[in-house]
Amino acid sequence: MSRLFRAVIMGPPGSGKGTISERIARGFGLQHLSSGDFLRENIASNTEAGVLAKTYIEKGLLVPDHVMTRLLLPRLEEMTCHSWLLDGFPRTLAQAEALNSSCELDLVISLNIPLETLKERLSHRWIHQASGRVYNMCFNPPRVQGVDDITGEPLIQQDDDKPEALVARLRHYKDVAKPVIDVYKAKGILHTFSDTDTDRIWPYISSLLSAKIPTDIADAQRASTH
Ligand SMILES: Nc1ncnc2c1ncn2[C@H]1C[C@H](O)[C@@H](COP(=O)(O)OP(=O)(O)OP(=O)(O)O)O1
Ligand SMILES: Nc1nc2c(ncn2[C@@H]2O[C@H](COP(=O)(O)OP(=O)(O)O)[C@@H](O)[C@H]2O)c(=O)[nH]1
Repeated sequence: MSRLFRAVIMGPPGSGKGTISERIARGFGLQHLSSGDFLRENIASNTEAGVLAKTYIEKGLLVPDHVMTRLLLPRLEEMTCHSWLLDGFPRTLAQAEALNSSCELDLVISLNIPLETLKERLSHRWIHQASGRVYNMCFNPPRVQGVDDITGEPLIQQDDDKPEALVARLRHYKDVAKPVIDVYKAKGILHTFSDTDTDRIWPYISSLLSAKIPTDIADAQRASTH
């Protein structure tokens, strides 16, 4: 394939990165790489980086930049024949700089969702811990209440999705993300979407991607993922 398409999706917890990434992966064939899922896979298979990352995640801390970049960048460099969408990375300026020196991004999607909406969504977010599959008791409920659709295992609510932890978490996100967003704005590749509903944002993201991803790349990516 002549050319790959590389995109990043950013936004605070609960802004819909996972939900929208899934639609982009399905609709445009980009490989969705979630840093959280990748960390969970590494933790589950007890890799050296996974064991180290776990000690931070358990304390509710971000994993240090050098651990994240050592884990993620080789994974991206392996993807020589697949276009991708990164979700959850880069989270800090140091991560964005490391990513810049390893590849050139085509597009950054930034989700700007009101605080009240984030609080409301996260208070209804339930996850299947082992896989990271996400449900919302109103927006996309599981087929059987409280149970993962695929494995039948129970769903949990993460402690940091509970309202008391949320405000501090969202404030921290803003402080850390602002310089990253500024870098992408300066590069002219940032596209920001603001609304309270994913279904209202999606048509705009979909037409942006239709305009940006050349048809031959989208067709080839879709063919190789199905
Ligand atoms: N780029 C990163 N840098 C540092 N730590 C990270 C990064 N990505 C993920 N982590 C760590 C910290 C997170 O608490 C943990 C799980 O990540 P993730 O699945 O993205 O959930 P999250 O609850 O932090 O965010 P979100 O609600 O936006 O999905 O992994
Ligand atoms: N009510 C409602 N919930 C949504 C909407 N979009 C996503 N969600 C839910 O909100 C929660 C956060 O979305 P998610 O994609 O996990 O966001 P992320 O933390 O940015 O990856 C999940 O439970 C989603 O199912 C929406 O438009 N309305």
